[in-house]
Amino acid sequence: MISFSHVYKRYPGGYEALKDVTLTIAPGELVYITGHSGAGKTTLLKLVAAIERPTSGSIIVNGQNLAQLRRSAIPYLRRNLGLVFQDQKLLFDRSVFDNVMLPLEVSGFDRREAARRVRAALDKVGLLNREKALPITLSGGEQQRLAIARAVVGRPSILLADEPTGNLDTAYAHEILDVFAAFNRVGVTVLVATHDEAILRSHPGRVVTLKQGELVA
Ligand SMILES: Nc1ncnc2c1ncn2[C@@H]1O[C@H](COP(=O)(O)OP(=O)(O)OP(=O)(O)O)[C@@H](O)[C@H]1O
Repeated sequence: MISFSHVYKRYPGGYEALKDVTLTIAPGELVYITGHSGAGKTTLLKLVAAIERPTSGSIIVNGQNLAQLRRSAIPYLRRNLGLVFQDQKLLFDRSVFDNVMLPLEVSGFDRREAARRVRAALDKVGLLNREKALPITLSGGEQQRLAIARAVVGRPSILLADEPTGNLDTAYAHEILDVFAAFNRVGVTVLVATHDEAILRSHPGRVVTLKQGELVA
C-alpha cells in the first residue's frame, strides 16, 4: 500500500511542488497521475521512491514510513520498486539481454536463475526475440518496453513510470499502457505519471489529477 497524508514538498529555493496531498493507493491498483507540466507528477513519484523526501506529512510505502527511513534502508525499499524514469538511460553498448541483466548482476544473483528471469521479463514485454540486439536498433516503443523489462526483472510489487509514453507515437503509447495493464493484472501496483489524458480513455484505471501541486480529483 501507498499512503500519503498531508504531504508537502518544498524544493530548496522555496518552490512548493506538492501541497497537502492526501492519497491512498491499495495494493494491486493501477493509477494514472495526470496534470499540467509542473503540476508535481514527477515529484509525487520521486517521493514514493524516496528519491526526494517530504517537507512535511507522512508517506507510507509497503508498511514503511518514508519520513523516518534511514538512508541505509533505501536499497531495501527500492528492491520492491520498479522505476521507469527518464534519467535512467539504457546502456547503448550492451545488448537488450545485458541491459535487463544489469540490475540482477548488481544484486549478486545466481547467473543461471538471473538469465531465466531476464528472459521471462523480456517475454512479458514482447522482446524475447530481440535479446541479442543493441538498443539503438530498437524502435522508440521497443526501447521503452526494454526499460520496463529492466524495471520489473527484480519482480517489484510496485511499478512507477514517469511519462513513459512521452515521445512516442499514439500506437506505441497504447502498447506501453497495455504492458502496464498486463503487469497490473498479475497483482503489481502501477503508478503512471502522464500529461497525455487522451491515451488514457482507452485504458481503464483510476485517474488522479494534480493542479499546481494540489490534488483536484
Ligand atoms: N530539484 C528541484 N529543485 C527545485 N524545483 C524543482 C525541482 N524539481 C522540480 N521542481 C519544480 O517543482 C515543480 C513540479 O515539478 P514536477 O517535475 O514534479 O512536475 P511535473 O508535473 O512532473 O511536470 P512535467 O510534466 O513538466 O514533468 C516544477 O515547477 C519544477 O520546476
